[in-house]
Amino acid sequence: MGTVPTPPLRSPSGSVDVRPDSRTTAPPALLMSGLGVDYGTHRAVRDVDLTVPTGAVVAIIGPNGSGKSTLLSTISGLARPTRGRLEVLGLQPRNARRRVAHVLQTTVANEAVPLTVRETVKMGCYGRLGPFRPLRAADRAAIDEAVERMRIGDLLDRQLLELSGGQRQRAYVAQALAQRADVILLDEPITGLDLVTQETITEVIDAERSRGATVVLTTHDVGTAQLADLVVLMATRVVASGPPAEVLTPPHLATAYGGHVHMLDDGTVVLDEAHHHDHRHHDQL
Ligand SMILES: Nc1ncnc2c1ncn2[C@@H]1O[C@H](COP(=O)(O)OP(=O)(O)OP(=O)(O)O)[C@@H](O)[C@H]1O
Repeated sequence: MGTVPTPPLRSPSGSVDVRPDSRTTAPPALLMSGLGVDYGTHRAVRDVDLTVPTGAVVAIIGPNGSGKSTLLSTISGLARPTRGRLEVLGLQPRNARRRVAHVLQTTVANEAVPLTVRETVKMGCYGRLGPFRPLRAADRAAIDEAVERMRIGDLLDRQLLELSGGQRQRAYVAQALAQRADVILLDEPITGLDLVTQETITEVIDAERSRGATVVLTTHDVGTAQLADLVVLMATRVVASGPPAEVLTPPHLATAYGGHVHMLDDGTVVLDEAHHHDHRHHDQL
């Protein structure tokens, strides 16, 4: 996010408690224990132990292929755990599906679906109610609000196919908002968006947390991860998890990214370009 002057995302309590709340019987939003996910013989995710309290914003960061998207897909039920335990809102992932919204990475979203933006956003309500149930006033209000928040009112009658990548991304985020899910999964929501839209997304994430939703996003950007309550640094396994300042340290980043990482006095994380083959912006890991 780097140059975008967005306010930090804050939890209502101002702190993050990663333990389950012993004063209530409500389950944590997410509970993972010894979680592993294989694709055939390939181990995409291993040994993940993680508890995410309700209402937290969680950023998952790590190199390409480190299992970030797989973890989101396992939470939403698109991928299945091979080992260990995963509970979503205290339920098996397949039983929590209507309460979970998953915005896929734009690059992998099915761009061939012949839908208008209006239909796409409306489908968020079907995600909540079940397919083709009649929409109620509250659903229509949620659609209108999502359209306004993602500023896509002028795109409603356009086909998804004919939109730019960033416009399509906004339509999919609006669909997730219309679902009014308890857990919102956003796969690289900031990537490929202009500065105004990046700011809109961070505002929306903050608003969803205020509503009590739990938000899990993946990112390649340390600046974005620093805005979350909880950061999970992945390299197939969890290298570190906890508050951003404890996780986004040079030693942890070096472990995840294979050395050659250092942090400037202002907190900016820099890859050593001499050793790094991916010449993106210096804080885009
Ligand atoms: N459908 C699939 N079938 C087989 N292997 C897969 C599949 N999806 C992902 N993988 C593999 O699992 C590993 C983890 O992939 P994943 O997409 O979760 O990584 P990621 O951290 O999200 O990466 P990126 O930052 O590039 O988006 C990679 O080695 C990838 O090649």
